[in-house]
Parts: sequence; structure tokens; C-alpha cells
Amino acid sequence: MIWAVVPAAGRGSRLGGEIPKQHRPLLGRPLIRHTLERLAAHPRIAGLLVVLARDDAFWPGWRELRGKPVLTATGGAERADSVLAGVRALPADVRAQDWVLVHDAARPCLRHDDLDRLIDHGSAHGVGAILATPVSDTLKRAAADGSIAHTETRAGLWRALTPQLFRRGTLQRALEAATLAGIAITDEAMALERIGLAPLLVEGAADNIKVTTAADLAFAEFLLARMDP
Ligand SMILES: Nc1ccn([C@@H]2O[C@H](COP(=O)(O)OP(=O)(O)OP(=O)(O)O)[C@@H](O)[C@H]2O)c(=O)n1
Ligand SMILES: C[C@](O)(CO)[C@H](O)COP(=O)(O)O
Repeated sequence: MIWAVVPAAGRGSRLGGEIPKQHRPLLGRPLIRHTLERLAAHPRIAGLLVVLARDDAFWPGWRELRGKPVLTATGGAERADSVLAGVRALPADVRAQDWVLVHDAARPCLRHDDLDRLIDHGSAHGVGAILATPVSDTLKRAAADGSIAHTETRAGLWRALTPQLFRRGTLQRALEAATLAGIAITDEAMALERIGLAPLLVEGAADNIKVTTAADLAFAEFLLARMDP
């Protein structure tokens, strides 16, 4: 069984509005509820550790979802700070060699078959794995004046998604090393790469979107209305 750390301490500034995006209503429920329910409903998830902003005024205080325990921790200035706070706050019986996953609260459209493949392939790989999707658009490098400097090759390029699956001890050590080095990391795999480890890429559904802008919110609503609960 695997604990899920869910970073939910962001401000949602790119989306804007009075309510942080993770608490914005989506099909009549807070966006974060969709994310947490999808995780809690999976039989291989042991519990949820939700990382909240210190001044979060919208968290309803759920202590259990679908029979799984819900614990909370206080996040930090950056997503990586929040994830590290969450990993540190996991229950003491989650051992260093135990697998844990990190999944953005802002990604409500996670599919259980993707989660199964991440866990199966990631745990077999030994270092861990991330869900990701191959880049399908042509990529342009912008020049200072806004024109196209050149086209980047997209061969071998993937967009990192979440969940990302690692052993608790390795993840905590990698995150602490990045923090100590003052390196800004944007996903957990980057912290492991920095210490010489190579997590596996597991292809996941491209509609496991991160709600960042208003267009994403509308797309997430469209997807959730058509996905299995
Ligand atoms: N200090 C932070 C920043 C982000 N997150 C979480 O990390 C996930 C992905 O981050 P992002 O989409 O960038 O969320 P925000 O930082 O809230 O968005 P923005 O950059 O638009 O403010 C979100 O679930 C967000 O709540 C977090 O826990 N702690
Ligand atoms: C972790 C992540 O969702 C993988 O794509 C992404 O890096 C989060 O970035 P954000 O700027 O914190 O949303």
C-alpha cells in the first residue's frame, strides 16, 4: 500500500480569482475533492497526506475519504518545499524503503489504469517512475524580440506529469539535497536526477492535465463529466 503526498499549498495565481484553484468548484465539488477521491478510491493507496498553505481558509477538514485516512501538513513558498514538508510528515510506519507517490492537487483527471502502470513499472524499475506524455507539438525557441530563434528537436522529449513514485527515503534525501544546494526544482524526478538517479518514464494519458489557467478549468470539467468516477 502506498501513501500519496498531495501538494495543495499553491495560490493559483495564473488562474487568478479569490479562491485558490485547488478549492474552486468543479461539477459542484471543490477541484481538490475530485483529485483526492480518485486517489483514495484506488485499492493500492493507503492514505493521503495533503499539504496546505498555512493560511488556507478553504480546506474542509476531511479526515477520511473512501475509507482512507487523510492527514495534513503545512506547505512552503515553493512546490518543492511543500512536497518535502509532506514527505517529512508521513506516518512513522512509512519506512524509508517504502514507495510513496506525489500527485498535484491541481490534476483531478488521473486515471486508475495510469496509476496501476506507474506503480507496477516504477516499483519494478527500482528507482521509481513518473507519468509523462511524449511531446507532440513542434517546439520553437523564442528570440528576445518575440520572433522564432529556431525550432527545437522534439525527439525524445516528454512532458512530465504526476503522480511521481519514489521510495520515501530516496525522495526525502533528494529533496533535502536540492534545498541545501539552493536549486529550484519543478518536479520530484529532477531532484533524483541531480543525485545521479534515473527514474523511469511511464506513458500516461495526455488528459491528466494540470489545471493552471481558466481554459484548463473548463477542460477539466469537460473531462470529469465523462470519466468513470
Ligand atoms: N508553494 C506551493 C506551490 C504549489 N503547490 C501545489 O503544487 C501543485 C502544482 O503547482 P501549480 O500548478 O504551479 O500551482 P500554483 O503554484 O498554485 O499555481 P500558480 O503558479 O499559477 O500560482 C498545485 O496543486 C499547487 O497547489 C504547493 O503545494 N505549494
Ligand atoms: C510537477 C509538475 O506538475 C510536472 O509537470 C510541474 O512541474 C508543476 O509545475 P508548477 O509550475 O509547480 O505547476
